[in-house]
Amino acid sequence: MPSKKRRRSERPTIHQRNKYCANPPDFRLLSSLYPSFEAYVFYSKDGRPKIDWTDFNATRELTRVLLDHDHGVKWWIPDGQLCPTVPNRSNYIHWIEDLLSSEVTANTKTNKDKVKGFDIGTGANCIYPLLGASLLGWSFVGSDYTDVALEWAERNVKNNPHISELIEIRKAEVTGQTYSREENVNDQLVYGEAKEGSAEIPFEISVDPDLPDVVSDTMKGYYGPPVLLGVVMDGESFDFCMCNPPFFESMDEAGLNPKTSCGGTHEEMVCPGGEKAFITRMIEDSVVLKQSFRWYSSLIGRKSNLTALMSKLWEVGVTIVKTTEFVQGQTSRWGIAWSFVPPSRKLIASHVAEKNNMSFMLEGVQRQFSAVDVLKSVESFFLGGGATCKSNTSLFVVDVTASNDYCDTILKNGVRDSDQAINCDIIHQRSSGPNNLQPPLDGLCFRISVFQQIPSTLLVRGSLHHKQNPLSGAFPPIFQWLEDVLKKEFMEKR
Ligand SMILES: C[S@@+](CC[C@H](N)C(=O)[O-])C[C@H]1O[C@@H](n2cnc3c(N)ncnc32)[C@H](O)[C@@H]1O
Repeated sequence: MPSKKRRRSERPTIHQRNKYCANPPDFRLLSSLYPSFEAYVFYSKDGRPKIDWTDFNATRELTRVLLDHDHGVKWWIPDGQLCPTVPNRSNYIHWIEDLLSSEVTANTKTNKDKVKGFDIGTGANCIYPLLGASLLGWSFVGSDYTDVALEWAERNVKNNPHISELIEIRKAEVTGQTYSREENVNDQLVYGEAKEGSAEIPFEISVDPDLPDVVSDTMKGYYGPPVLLGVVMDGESFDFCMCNPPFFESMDEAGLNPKTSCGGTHEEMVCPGGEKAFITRMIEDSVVLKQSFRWYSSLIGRKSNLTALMSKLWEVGVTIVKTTEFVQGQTSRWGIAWSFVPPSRKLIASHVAEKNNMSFMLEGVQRQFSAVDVLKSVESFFLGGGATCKSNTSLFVVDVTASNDYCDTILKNGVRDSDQAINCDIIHQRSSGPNNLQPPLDGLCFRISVFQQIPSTLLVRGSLHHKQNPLSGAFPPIFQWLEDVLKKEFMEKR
């Protein structure tokens, strides 16, 4: 639960394996090698080479020369198409690499060396397949639905014969296949068919009244071209999918960042319901496709959507959720990944003696944070884990009900991944099985209170409501986890 107010020095930075981590792009060198780039470079008073980030042609030329010089990739996009920044896009590739090497989900493939990914919405720039193939030798299916994206992605692939065999560009279009509850008795999705002659709303959706809310939310929101279902072919399997979704509901919302010019057409930036609806559709598709992918993942532009989407993931019964934060200059993006693959090993079990009342001090809390900030973080910590919360900001308490399922998993598996630190990720995991889809029955109820002691020092106390609850053993590890997370977020680095 990182906070906007967190100090810059604590924000995660470029991935350690990113080519540009130790060696940022050297504009002077590049302009000496590429006269076409030199035209865009100017020198500040202190002699430092710069480019005008508000000039689309300059940012596009920078991307072109970085791909050529550092990745041996020939690349171009037409005016106005979304122009990726190479160091930022590489971070997502390396995060996927971390997920794949993590042991938290079993890799059941016989040929573990050959990694196959699916890039949803590859764009004209086709950046993820080009980076994944050139950096790591991964093969990709890159999907899109606009003519310009498909044409230029193909061109970008064909212009790189050394990796072109690894990349297939696929149109996301309706195959006429209909998924229904009857056909997939264990699945939760009703999926629409193309409606002939309808350009604006290409899907006719039939909603089964018995379906859970998560489905009807999706129906209200996203109604664009197919995302995974209907695009992934029968019998295909992938190690991962990734996605930089259209973040916004309208071009107005997308706005224009006056400090940069990365282009971006309406189709690239906008979809009905914005990123929340798009990723919800991905989640729904993943419920049907389940273990056809080892990891599903997406970027998220708005932190508020991260929490909501995590709750949705628990509703549909995933076995694990991972999140990370990508810092891109002054802005942040988040990554979310989930899986239906059963865990390959047990996460460490915390054998902590059962206790009904626990507390810890948050000392040296940064000045800008108050007890209310801590309370809000407590709430989002538990909401993000799928618990229900009722907070009272006058009393400085949050009453939490953690589901039986959540507590069971914590009792079986512990709460954290001991040896797989993936950036600053928070891992949430639980056992698989049909129970995952059931709402909490009784659950474990406890109250978290936050008291301001003296300036910069807060006391956080947890009290279990029903001490005889058989799940009460889950309380100490949960509280310990909360302590670690809050300390990481609020206490000054010493
Ligand atoms: C934000 S752009 C991302 C482009 C590129 N991946 C990047 O990171 O720069 C989103 C892309 O998704 C595409 N898109 C939107 N809906 C889609 C769908 N249902 N299936 C495939 N692509 C889609 C858009 O055409 C656009 O190219």
